[in-house]
Amino acid sequence: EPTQDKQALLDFISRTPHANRLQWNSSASACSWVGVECDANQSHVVILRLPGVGLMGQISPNTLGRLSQLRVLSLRSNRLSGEIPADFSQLKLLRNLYLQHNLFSGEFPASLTQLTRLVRLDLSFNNFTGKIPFSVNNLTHLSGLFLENNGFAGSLPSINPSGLVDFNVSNNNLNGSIPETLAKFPASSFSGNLNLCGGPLNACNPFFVSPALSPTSNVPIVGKRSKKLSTAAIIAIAVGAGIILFLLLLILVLCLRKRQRRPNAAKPPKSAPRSVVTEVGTSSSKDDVAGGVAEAERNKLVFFDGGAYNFDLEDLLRASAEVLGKGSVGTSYKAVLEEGTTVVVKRLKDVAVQKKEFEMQMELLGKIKHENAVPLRAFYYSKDEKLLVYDYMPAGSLSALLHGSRGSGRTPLDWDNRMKIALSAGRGLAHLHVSGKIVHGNIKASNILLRSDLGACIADFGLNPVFGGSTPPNRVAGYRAPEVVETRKVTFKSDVYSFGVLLLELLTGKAPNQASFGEEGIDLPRWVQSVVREEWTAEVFDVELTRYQNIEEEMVQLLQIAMACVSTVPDQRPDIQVVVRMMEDINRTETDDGLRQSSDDPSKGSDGQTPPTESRTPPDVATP
Ligand SMILES: Nc1ncnc2c1ncn2[C@@H]1O[C@H](COP(=O)(O)OP(=O)(O)OP(=O)(O)O)[C@@H](O)[C@H]1O
Repeated sequence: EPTQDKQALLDFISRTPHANRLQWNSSASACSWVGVECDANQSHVVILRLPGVGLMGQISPNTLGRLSQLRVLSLRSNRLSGEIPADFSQLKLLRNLYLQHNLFSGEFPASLTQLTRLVRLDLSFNNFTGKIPFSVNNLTHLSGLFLENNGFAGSLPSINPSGLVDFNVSNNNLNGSIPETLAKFPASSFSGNLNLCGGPLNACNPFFVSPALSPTSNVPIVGKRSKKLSTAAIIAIAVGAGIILFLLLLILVLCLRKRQRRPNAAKPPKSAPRSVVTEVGTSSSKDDVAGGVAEAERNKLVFFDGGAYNFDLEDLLRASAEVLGKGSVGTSYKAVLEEGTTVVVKRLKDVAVQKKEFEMQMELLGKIKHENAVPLRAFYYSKDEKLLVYDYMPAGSLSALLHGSRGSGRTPLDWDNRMKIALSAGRGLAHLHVSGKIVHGNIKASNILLRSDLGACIADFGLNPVFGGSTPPNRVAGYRAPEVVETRKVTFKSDVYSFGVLLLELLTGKAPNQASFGEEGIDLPRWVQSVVREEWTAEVFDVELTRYQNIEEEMVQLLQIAMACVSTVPDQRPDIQVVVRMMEDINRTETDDGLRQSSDDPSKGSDGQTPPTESRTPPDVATP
């Protein structure tokens, strides 16, 4: 008799209205109940199937989540509503979960992305909303994912479990391009959405078509020409092509003759002498400049040496794209090129410098190569368009991770990961300051982008000089050092101030003042100063951190470092290298106690007898 599981089932059924036909007799063994199957020893419930038994209302927390050995759970075709309880994350052995045809709502249940043994997950025909999270990729054994007929919105993440054979997201509110990883599924898997494109559906439109970007300005960049050419035009083109061919041959012959006469001039220099950049897509090399390359030819996408990409401006213009967001200096797009590469294109507005100066600054930025900095891969400058091309970071920003959909059953960002983000972002900034001699100028949570292991990269650095050296006016107010408000000039020390605010954000879970956008937020340094030290633990620290043990001392130490960074007087702020060293010192005491390792083993504490003790890192941290 599975005593503990029986109690969990009784708790569930007593709190969930249901049809009369489901008569579970509490004096009989739970293994004999309708819909219940136990393991061979009759000590645990392994299958629970309750389809169409008139279950109504919410699933109470701490009921089904206690069935620790459950392999199959079917609650399909009932009238269950509300959110999936967060403690479903404890059903570590669950393989099949059928929740279709109910009235469940809320965002994609974060608890389910921790059930790494799931093979089939069916959430179809419910009222789920919000984005489909990238962390679905945690479910590496998934063979069937059914999300159709819900209200999921936003773009589809690159879902890529290798064994996925059934996939359906039809009839949602999704938009944007279908990722390469999902393009193998039929059109019916995607039909009935707001604005999905690419893959088996219609090709996506290019994200911008700017005549200024077209080398031959009157020809549309994408699209078929519908009119047929007249015979006269064809003859004219043929004659023209013949003349051009003849001239090219003539030039070739002349060049060959010249080379034969001057053997020493035969070898071109190995790399372009005046630039670290190489142009992709130009037929003429930079050394031809003296020969007078037309302006249109020079306006090419400029790549930095050592980059992994090989596409040209036209490939970029043909890419399908979705808007990631509108920032203070322009709009960022996620662009998926036809060959599958995904990049981020930042389209700058109000650039205040001429081409030469712009290029010089880009060359400086292109040299920044560090594991904690998002590399600038290429840029484009013309009179009307200024574009920057960066690597796409699929795990999103710290801002989204920290503030996105709080309280709706998501996995909070735990302490160890907050420390990891603080440290890695600090290292990125220190590299920028020390090796690059570059001021970031815009440190904030949406410019801290994450890798899937939650290592952080600083993004969007060093752009102030192209806006005339002063801070663009609509930057988020809460990160700005007091002196920058007056002078509008950013410095290494003002970066340290902003970094201090970022640390306070990690510690408090609160977003700094967004003033200029009219959104809520607070002046974090002033608010922390207003709380007396004795009250820090109760008042200042994020409530989501109170569930972890043995971290208070570390939080206090990080808070002290943050407060040093946000000193009003710039000279009193430590250099970023010093800040990093101080943070590393906190970390050292932390790893010594060995707590981190103990909590990552899902086999521990999941026997259903006792709930696993809450440690510094909850088991199986979900990737955002
Ligand atoms: N390389 C990238 N990979 C993934 N997401 C990115 C990338 N760059 C930017 N983003 C995200 O796109 C959104 C818009 O970014 P953008 O840099 O245009 O504006 P911002 O960060 O909000 O403001 P600002 O222009 O002041 O930096 C942000 O949510 C940001 O986190």
